[in-house]
Amino acid sequence: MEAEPVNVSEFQELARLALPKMYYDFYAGGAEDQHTLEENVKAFQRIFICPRVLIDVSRTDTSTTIMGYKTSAPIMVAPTAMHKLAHPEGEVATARASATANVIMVLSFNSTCTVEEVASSCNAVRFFQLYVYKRREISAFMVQRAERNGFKAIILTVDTPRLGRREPDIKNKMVAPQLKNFEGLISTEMNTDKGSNLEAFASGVLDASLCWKDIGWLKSITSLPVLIKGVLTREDALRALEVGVAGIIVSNHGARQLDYSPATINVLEEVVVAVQGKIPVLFDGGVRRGTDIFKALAIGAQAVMIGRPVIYGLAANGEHGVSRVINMLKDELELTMALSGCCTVKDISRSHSSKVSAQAYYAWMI
Ligand SMILES: Cc1cc2nc3c(=O)[nH]c(=O)nc-3n(C[C@H](O)[C@H](O)[C@H](O)COP(=O)(O)O)c2cc1C
Ligand SMILES: CCCCCCC(=O)C(=O)O
Repeated sequence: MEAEPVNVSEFQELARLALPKMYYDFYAGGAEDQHTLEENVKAFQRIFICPRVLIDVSRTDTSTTIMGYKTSAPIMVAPTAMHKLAHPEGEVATARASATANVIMVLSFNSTCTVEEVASSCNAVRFFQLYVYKRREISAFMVQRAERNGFKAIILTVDTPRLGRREPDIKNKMVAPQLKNFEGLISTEMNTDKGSNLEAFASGVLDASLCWKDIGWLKSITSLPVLIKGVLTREDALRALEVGVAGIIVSNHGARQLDYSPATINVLEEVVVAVQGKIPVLFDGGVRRGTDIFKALAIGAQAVMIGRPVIYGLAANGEHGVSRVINMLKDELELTMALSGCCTVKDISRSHSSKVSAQAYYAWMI
């Protein structure tokens, strides 16, 4: 029997053993050279935590409020596509584990369980991630379904006018299953011998003309708050404020889109400074430890989203595996807070982290 994992990274190997190669590669892979994929994790390792001592930390509390919703920790489940490729219960298992842990789950537009199945599976606070398709009526219909089914926010992904070049998917001729959400609307079946079937599907449906003015359109079709996911620069953060989004997610899509885009933790601060606390800044990419969560919060994120580790937990052991991943991260964060002299999430401040900037790191390398 495999040894029990003691940190979330150890779920990756369990997932590899549990899954067909095509699906494991789909989950684990990044774009092209996978340079950014590696950097997302490594950049965290260059940041140090500056603890305060002689503070009474006999009681610590990781709870926080995200977009007005009280949660047990500044941890959210990132939207990731097609959970049934990892486990037969798919997104329903992920949603139940999120509900039990009292953390917010963001359901992917490309989920394998329907919006209705996820909504009726538990009482968790849920957000809905949106892709805008060329056939905008499909995206509008999905927004309305999410709203009708009690999802509390729309997270528009803005870094995917086209799918990044994922070479493992090309080699494996990755096949997307039929997605029940789109039954009767659009077929996900593709039959190309040339490479990734998922990429062929994506290039047929994704609306590459989506631009800033369309935020107005999206806001006009829903009463839910609209956040954008995939911002990496100060300029785009300022533009996001101008068009009136309710929040920003600093993300490079888990390094699956543009390779050589910066590690997200290296650009978090420039976005936080640009936004000046006017709207929440959330964060994802490479979070594998409670110390990573602490660092992102110290730099100014309100919460972090977890992508691959959740899928690996799901693949390894269904709902229970997802619970383990979330609880491990929560426990590690709580310990980091205690060892740094922070009793609450609000106590975590910029002075608790000494960020080594990317420039300083590369100057040191040369
Ligand atoms: C297998 C996989 C599928 C993903 N699917 C989506 C998706 O459907 N929509 C989306 O906005 N982001 C998607 N993402 C990106 C995640 O939301 C998130 O940005 C990323 O996984 C965070 O990085 P991490 O995996 O290092 O935690 C996906 C990521 C992975 C790994
Ligand atoms: C429109 C189909 C694209 C699905 C890809 C899901 C995704 O975002 C990913 O990173 O994979």
